[in-house]
Amino acid sequence: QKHSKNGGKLPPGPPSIPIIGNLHQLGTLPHRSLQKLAQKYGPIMSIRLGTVTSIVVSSPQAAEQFLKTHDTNFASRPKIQASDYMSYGTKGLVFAEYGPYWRNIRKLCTLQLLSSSKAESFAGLRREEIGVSLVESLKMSAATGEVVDLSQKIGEVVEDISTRMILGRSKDDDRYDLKGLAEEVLTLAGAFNFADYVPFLGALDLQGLTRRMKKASKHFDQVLEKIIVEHEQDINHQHRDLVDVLLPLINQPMNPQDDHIYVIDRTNIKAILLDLIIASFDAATTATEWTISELLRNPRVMKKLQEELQSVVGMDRIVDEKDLVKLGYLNMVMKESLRLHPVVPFLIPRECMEGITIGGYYIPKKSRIMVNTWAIGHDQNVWSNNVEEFFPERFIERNIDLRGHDFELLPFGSGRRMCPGLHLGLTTVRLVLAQLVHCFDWKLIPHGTRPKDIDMTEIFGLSVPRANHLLVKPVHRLLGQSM
Ligand code: HEM
Repeated sequence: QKHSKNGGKLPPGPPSIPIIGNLHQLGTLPHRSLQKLAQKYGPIMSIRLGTVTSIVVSSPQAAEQFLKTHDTNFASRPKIQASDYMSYGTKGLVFAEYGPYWRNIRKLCTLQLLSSSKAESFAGLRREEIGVSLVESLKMSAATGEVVDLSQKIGEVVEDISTRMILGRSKDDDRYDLKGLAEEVLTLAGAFNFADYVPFLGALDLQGLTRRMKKASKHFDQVLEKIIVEHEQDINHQHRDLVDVLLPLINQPMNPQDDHIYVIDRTNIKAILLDLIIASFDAATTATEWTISELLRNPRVMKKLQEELQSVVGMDRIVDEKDLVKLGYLNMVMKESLRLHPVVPFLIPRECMEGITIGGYYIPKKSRIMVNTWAIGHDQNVWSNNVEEFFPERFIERNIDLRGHDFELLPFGSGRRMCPGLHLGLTTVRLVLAQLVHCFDWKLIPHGTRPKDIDMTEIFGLSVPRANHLLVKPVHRLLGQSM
């Protein structure tokens, strides 16, 4: 039985060793390692990551306690080295600690940058990038029988949409590798950094992470500064992109009605932009890649989805964003994919603000909360014994949505810190998928590869993308030159 410093009974968990605690038990895929440990120690488990008490939550009932019943107490984020370096001293939204500053910035983001109407205002841009550029380039590959790197294609289209939407520029005039930078930031933010857990080792930078963070943050700052200056010098200032929405707010109070008046400066704007770039580049790409991988592994589901598209859209045109609401099976496919491959398997870490007793166990102040949504999605007790099967039909009988009300499925988190980009992210992912599945059949390579042989290796960071790129051959399946 483990106890906290004040004598409270901690949740059960594996024994830890001096200095590193349980860090050595995380392995290369911590969501899987911690699922195995939770099967032994229970859905509320305590581990020690260096000196930091961490609570791993692995069942829907336990997640509800942390994210709904006691939401406010767990609505903060721990201060980690990555947030200091890569969020301008936690001035962005993702890593900000819970309080008036976060509340104001969250309001600004949800109302002005990520609202449904703002997301809809970019429909034309999505049509150009997905419906025209992506589909046309794949049609050309289909005509020549070329193998395409589908992972790269998906990454590029999401990057193009995000870059135009947020920064108002197309990737072609971007001499900086924003995608590479965003990937680096996510890897660094997701790494179990000794500096965060064993402070005296931090100064030694044994993993080389501090060095990489300094380099990435400097590089990102140069890019953002350049983009802001370009916008400031643009005399035909029209509201076209999210930088244009943010710039007039400089030197303005964030919320004049609030007791704590925060005046927006340049670093606030850069920190918000950095959050948006990283969140939008990666999450939508990863979700789309996993879903198409599962469809290729499961020809029955692929065929059924193509039939739905054929009956709703027809074979003489590509999918329009307005069709999405009518595509019920596509929605189920998305849910099933996010169940098996939650993009951010531990959500973004939360911190306990005040010591509290939950389920008879004491959760100490400042302990780190990791909700293992991957373990919940793979739990037989929640999803029955076909849990490993990609079976979207399971959602016919289960009225479960993705908005954080159903604690069995939490790909966007839940409660106050839930993802504010859900609408925007899901619209892009569903549209890319719908086009890929409606416009093309896909041949596996090398010839003779069986669907079940498709490699599904994961790689761990703050998000968990495919380790290897997906290579396939497209075959155009719509009538004539359909647009
Ligand atoms: C399929 C796409 C996406 C997935 C699966 C996803 C998932 C998540 C998850 C799991 C969290 C943590 C929630 C928690 O701690 O409870 C989060 C937070 C966040 N997401 Fe997303 N996200 C996606 C797309 C986006 C997009 C497109 C944006 C914006 C452009 C965005 C912006 C954010 C921000 C700013 C936060 C931090 C919110 C806060 O701390 O208050 N996300 N997202």
